[in-house]
Amino acid sequence: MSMSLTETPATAPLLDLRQVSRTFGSRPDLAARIAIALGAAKPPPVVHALDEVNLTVRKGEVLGLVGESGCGKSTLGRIAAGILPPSSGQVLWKGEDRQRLSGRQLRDADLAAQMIFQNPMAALNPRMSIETLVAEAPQIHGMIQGDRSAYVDDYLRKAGFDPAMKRRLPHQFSGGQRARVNIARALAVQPDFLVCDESVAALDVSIQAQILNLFMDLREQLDLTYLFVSHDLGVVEHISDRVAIMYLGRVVEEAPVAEVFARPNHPYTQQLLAEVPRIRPGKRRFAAMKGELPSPLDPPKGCHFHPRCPMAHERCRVEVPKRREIAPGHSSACHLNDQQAA
Ligand SMILES: Nc1ncnc2c1ncn2[C@@H]1O[C@H](COP(=O)(O)OP(=O)(O)OP(=O)(O)O)[C@@H](O)[C@H]1O
Repeated sequence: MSMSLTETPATAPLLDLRQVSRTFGSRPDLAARIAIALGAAKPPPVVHALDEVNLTVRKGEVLGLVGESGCGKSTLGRIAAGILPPSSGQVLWKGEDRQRLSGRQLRDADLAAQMIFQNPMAALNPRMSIETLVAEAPQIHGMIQGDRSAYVDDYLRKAGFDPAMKRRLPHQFSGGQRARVNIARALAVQPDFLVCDESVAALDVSIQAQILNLFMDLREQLDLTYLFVSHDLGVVEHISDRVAIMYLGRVVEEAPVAEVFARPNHPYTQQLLAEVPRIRPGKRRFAAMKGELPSPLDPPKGCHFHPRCPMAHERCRVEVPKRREIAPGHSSACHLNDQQAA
């Protein structure tokens, strides 16, 4: 089913994130800034959602992104889709720095990367017909040359939605059908890259499988590349070529999917994948991790994972481990790898 990277060794990066950080915090007004400068007030808290992330998405691949809630997956997804700017670092789209793009180039890059969210109802205007919803963006951007109705039908069919029902409103459909409309809407602007943020999480398991299969069929048909954000390891294992594991704003490990499940290297990944009672046969769930995820308002120094790591030593408390290759295509950010290498 999925094309392995070994079959496409020369695939060029579609998207390259270099040292990308993103913080969130309220910007104090002038009076507050003066008070802070004079030491009369404390600076407002800043959330470090992403911390110097390096990540490459290659053309044609499905890159799965996993990690506990709040580790920065959605923030990374939104930056990858171009709908949120980084606070620092570079986002290279097809080799070009997004910040340097303007006019038509920026518009093309924006259209080429589309995001598919978890809740299609929130993304679909309840007063618009399915036809209007799918036609809206391509019409604005002058992408419909001929018959609008035929254009819409084509994309609805690609998403497995019966065009005969296109005059109805979103609430007249089930969650699965609405997910298909949402997908048709994204496809209608002819993207190269889909960022799926928990796109199947809200659906029943049988519908989830249908939508995942649809994503994979579309990948073949339309030559799509995916960044697939999910908290469900079963879904990620099923759909991805490579997996990136995030912990508290950092990518701590990255490897081809089979490699990461067979030989997890980072202690965080190992704990995440640890054997747990299976709720459904064949379904992998996150292991219940010891300790709480520290606050991104005040992340631990050194390796962010050290307070929860059974193997932590002094160096982990002070020095940020660099992610480096430990096997072909497999990188991990753990000081223990240096000790083993030595
Ligand atoms: N617009 C925002 N303003 C302030 N803080 C934000 C904003 N967006 C995200 N955050 C914070 O950034 C951190 C990372 O959030 P993000 O949604 O990227 O994580 P996540 O891994 O996708 O979590 P989840 O799986 O729960 O969606 C969190 O602490 C979150 O509260």
